[in-house]
Amino acid sequence: MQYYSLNRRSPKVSFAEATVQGQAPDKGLYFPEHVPSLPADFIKNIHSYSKEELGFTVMQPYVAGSMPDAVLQQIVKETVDFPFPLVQVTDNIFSLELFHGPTLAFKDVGARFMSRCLGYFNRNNKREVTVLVATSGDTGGAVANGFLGVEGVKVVILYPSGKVSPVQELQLTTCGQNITALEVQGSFDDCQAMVKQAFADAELNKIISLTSANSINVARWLPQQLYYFFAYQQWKEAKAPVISVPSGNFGNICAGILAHISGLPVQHFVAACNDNDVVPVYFASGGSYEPKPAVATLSNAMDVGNPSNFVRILELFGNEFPKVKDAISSYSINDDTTVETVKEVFSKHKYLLDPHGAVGYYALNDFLEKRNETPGAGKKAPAQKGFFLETAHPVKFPEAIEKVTGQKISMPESVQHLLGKQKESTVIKASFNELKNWLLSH
Ligand SMILES: N[C@@H](CCOP(=O)(O)O)C(=O)O
Repeated sequence: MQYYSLNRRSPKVSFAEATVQGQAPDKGLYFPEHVPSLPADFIKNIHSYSKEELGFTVMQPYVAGSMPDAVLQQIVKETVDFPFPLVQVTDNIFSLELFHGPTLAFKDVGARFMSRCLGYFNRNNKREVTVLVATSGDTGGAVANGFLGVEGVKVVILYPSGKVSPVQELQLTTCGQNITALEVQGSFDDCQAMVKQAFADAELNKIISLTSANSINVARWLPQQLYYFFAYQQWKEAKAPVISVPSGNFGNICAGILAHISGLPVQHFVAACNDNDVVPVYFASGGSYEPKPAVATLSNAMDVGNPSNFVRILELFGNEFPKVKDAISSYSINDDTTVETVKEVFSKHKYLLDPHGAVGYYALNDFLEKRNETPGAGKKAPAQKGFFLETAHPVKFPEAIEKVTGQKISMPESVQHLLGKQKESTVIKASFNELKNWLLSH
């Protein structure tokens, strides 16, 4: 498999080169030259696959030529060694819980997969690699955990000061060893822009080997397809599901669409956003995409004003608005509705949502109610059902959740051990020069 740059001014590269570079030299995102089709009997027999076999089958065409099958098998085995349960919440709605990994968010899959790929590709390289990553909440902790102690790799995490939850901040600032946190006086978009500028800076790249662990890196982005397949293994309903994805940087929903184009049955995608509504506005305006500054919300990991991966979604649909609109609907849900949704779902269904899951749930519920009410749906037709991605454990936002539900959340061991720790971060301005000087002096 070869990867091309979406700016189309860089040569094609292998999966290994795309992973090591992170972003193409022309500042474009790498994209697979074709979307592999899964054999028809794969979906028919999906229940007979173990998680490891399924992960290997899906990922193998994407890494072909870059590592032996046995290495990929081992990487997948170590990546998906925790559960991905699909839990019923209402008659028509299920929750795909992606928070059972070590840092309690969906990012663990991509971070673990990428850290192992990079470790393998870098095995004979004497030169240290610096992984730069921007986070609005969950990526930072997952990357810190996934890369902790990986030889020859140094991780620098940029996060917006005061805009991540206290648990998220502890996850990314207390690891020590090869992990450093830079607390940026700005927004996630500032962090992301600084990181992207670093990859394009010739002077910096002569001195330091840089790569990205955000979803702009194909090794972080592509394995996110796997949990859509894990969900389908557990899907017992008559019709293919509607899938609602809480969306910020849009890597996750883009991976789901990729899985669908490969052959995974999906009725429709719902991109569930908070007040950061660049994509809902794109749909409402008939295809005008205008990035704007992010605003802070309760679902902070989705506080993104210029989603990196939207360009990949457009590429998947040949940049044709009617095709994008047929496949995806989009919602913008504010904080008041998010809080009301957490309250209502807890009191009616005894299911505890986190703020991101609440955004996903609300959008899905609204979409399904409208779809099931349409006259064409017919009274006798089975109701359309779906699932939303519960992308983070509610315990990552204990204050907000306890205030809404009036219930104390019990802390899992993975959070308890963080609570007594002291955060270690270096505060820097939202300026590329500050980042560059810091990198050059460390
Ligand atoms: N939601 C993210 C923002 C970065 O997204 P990524 O998937 O590109 O790493 C976060 O939690 O940091």
